[in-house]
Amino acid sequence: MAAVEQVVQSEPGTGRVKMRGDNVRVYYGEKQALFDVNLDIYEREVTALIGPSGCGKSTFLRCLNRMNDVVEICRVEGSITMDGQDIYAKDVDPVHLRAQVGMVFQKPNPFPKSIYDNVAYGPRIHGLVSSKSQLDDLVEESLRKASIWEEVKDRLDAPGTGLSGGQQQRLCIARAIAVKPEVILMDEPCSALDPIATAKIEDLIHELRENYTIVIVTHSMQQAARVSQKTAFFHLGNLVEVGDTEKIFTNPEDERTQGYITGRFG
Ligand SMILES: Nc1ncnc2c1ncn2[C@@H]1O[C@H](COP(=O)(O)OP(=O)(O)OP(=O)(O)O)[C@@H](O)[C@H]1O
Repeated sequence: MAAVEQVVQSEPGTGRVKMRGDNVRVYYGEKQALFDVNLDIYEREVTALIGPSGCGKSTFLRCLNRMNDVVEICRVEGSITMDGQDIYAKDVDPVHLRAQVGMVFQKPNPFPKSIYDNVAYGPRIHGLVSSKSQLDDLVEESLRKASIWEEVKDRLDAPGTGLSGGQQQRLCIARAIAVKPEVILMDEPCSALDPIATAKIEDLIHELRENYTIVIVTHSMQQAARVSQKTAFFHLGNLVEVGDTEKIFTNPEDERTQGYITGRFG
């Protein structure tokens, strides 16, 4: 029967705002890097941040889990909320926040530890497990979710740094997943990878969207178009335009967006 064979496509997202930036202004010393950015990040969708080099994409991304706190000259104004709660409030512990809002960097950065310990480290320090068997289960589950379990299950004691670049990046994603985040930030996660490893990460992003809210900075228009449901275009520290990815790439409203996506500048 046709109905049995029918593939049910999951609808993107829940339509709910997970994180919200309101009039976000960021300064590095005297220099202002972001100007009154208002951006909603929708739950269980992939939001791509695009724009020419230096436009403030990474700066905005790093505001979402307070990574800018560690940059001494950096000052963040305005408001950023998650589930309606101010993530910059005095009672928010940034370490706890960074477990809820995990991050994957441009260059894979596994710890100089075994594959197992790379994933087990976070759950141990955050006290998420109470026994070795629970930890084993969580490590396996995280590696499976990051689509790398089959490749590493027989060498969990080997160093994470011995994996290929693409495998290391998936290990880093497993490490982020292990502490049960709700949001995953990715700062050009494929820029150090070859096309095959890139395709694997893109497939993985597609799967992760079922359970996580994802924000990705990318220089690749094709990648933004392939992996995201929403796209935000930044230019000179301003959020110029944000909307459904399809609309941004086919019918943008601002001529700066049009210019960038057609390769006229940037
Ligand atoms: N730690 C820092 N100290 C001083 N200025 C900084 C710092 N980090 C970023 N900036 C400045 O803030 C502006 C925005 O930088 P940001 O890295 O957010 O841009 P980007 O769009 O992510 O660029 P790219 O695509 O090149 O990574 C740039 O002018 C940059 O020089």
